[in-house]
Amino acid sequence: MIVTIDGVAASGKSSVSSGVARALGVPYVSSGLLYRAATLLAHEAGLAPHDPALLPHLEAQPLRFEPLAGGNRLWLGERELTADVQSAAVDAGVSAVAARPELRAWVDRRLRALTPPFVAEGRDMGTAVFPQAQAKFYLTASARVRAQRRAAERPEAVDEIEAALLRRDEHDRAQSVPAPEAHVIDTGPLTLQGVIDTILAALPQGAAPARTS
Ligand SMILES: Nc1ncnc2c1ncn2[C@@H]1O[C@H](COP(=O)(O)OP(=O)(O)O)[C@@H](O)[C@H]1O
Ligand SMILES: Nc1ccn([C@@H]2O[C@H](COP(=O)(O)OP(=O)(O)O)[C@@H](O)[C@H]2O)c(=O)n1
Repeated sequence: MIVTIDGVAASGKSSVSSGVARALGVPYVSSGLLYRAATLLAHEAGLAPHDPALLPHLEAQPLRFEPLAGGNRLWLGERELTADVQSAAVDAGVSAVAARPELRAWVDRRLRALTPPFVAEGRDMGTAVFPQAQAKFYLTASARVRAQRRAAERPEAVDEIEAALLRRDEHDRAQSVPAPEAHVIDTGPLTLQGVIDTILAALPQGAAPARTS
């Protein structure tokens, strides 16, 4: 079973996916983390996203991706990259990396090599990468709400975060379109648990965890 949860930046994809995955007892897979890893490694090597040397550089790196239900972790050999990829510098550079078809193919190969069942989250999980998924969701929320949520996790001011989110929404527009059959959920008026419960209630028979009450 594959469940896809796509959506705009800071709409709640990873927190919601983690909650749904834990309820189902399966891992969740953060595709954005792989785009972030490519961005960090490109910056550290001084390579621009369009540099033909970037793909061979990425392929030569000992990058390890651990998709667990409680949280996804990234390693470069013994060095953990998980926190390093959640920076304003990576936020600002990641859309340019994600616009390169050869780098999208690098991410997609790693994702398609994973063995289901899992919950996959990102922008194009339900459209391009796992069109065969049994259930598809797309999360939205206003830019203000998303910026306020991010401000609780990052040192930057809300207005700055909101402007950066809107820029990233614009750059990511091409690959961030809901699948026609996706359930679109506005997370603005809901709590995190409310979004998770909405998704669990919409899953097809057999995919949802046994109800206890
Ligand atoms: N109703 C809600 N739905 C989803 N996330 C929420 C909600 N309320 C608060 N949050 C918080 O918003 C923040 C951003 O969510 P995150 O999962 O990082 O989003 P994304 O993966 O889309 O960037 C997290 O701290 C999350 O707990
Ligand atoms: N399936 C995906 C996932 C992420 N991305 C890119 O990776 C970036 C980071 O994704 P993310 O999911 O970690 O970021 P947030 O939206 O959670 O801030 C996005 O802004 C997109 O440019 C993508 O193009 N396709």
